[in-house]
Amino acid sequence: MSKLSPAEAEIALKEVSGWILAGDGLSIQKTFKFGDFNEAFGFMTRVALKADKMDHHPEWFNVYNKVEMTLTTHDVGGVSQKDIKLAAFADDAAG
Ligand SMILES: C[C@H](O)[C@H](O)[C@H]1CNC2=NC(N)=NC(=O)C2=N1
Repeated sequence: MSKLSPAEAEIALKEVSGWILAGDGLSIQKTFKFGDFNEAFGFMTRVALKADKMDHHPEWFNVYNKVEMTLTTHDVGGVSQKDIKLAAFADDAAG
């Protein structure tokens, strides 16, 4: 897995929906909004199971129906295709 430059990350982000590159270019971020906590936590559960299988875990923050998610790849010290792959899964899991 190689590190994507900010320019490469911006191109890769066209494959997903609503994700932005962090200001430092080292992670991608999205805020998901749901109808209620039950929906938000169901989403988090689906993503958690996938993340653990991928050995690629999100940094996230949940309040009620909102989930802020940050993805980065520690091994490369920035964004990799693994982040894009989990971001695409999260988009699908959000429905
Ligand atoms: C030691 C362990 O395999 C690593 O720290 C894994 C675990 N989860 C991870 N999660 C994320 N988001 N990025 C990683 O590079 C990563 N690496």
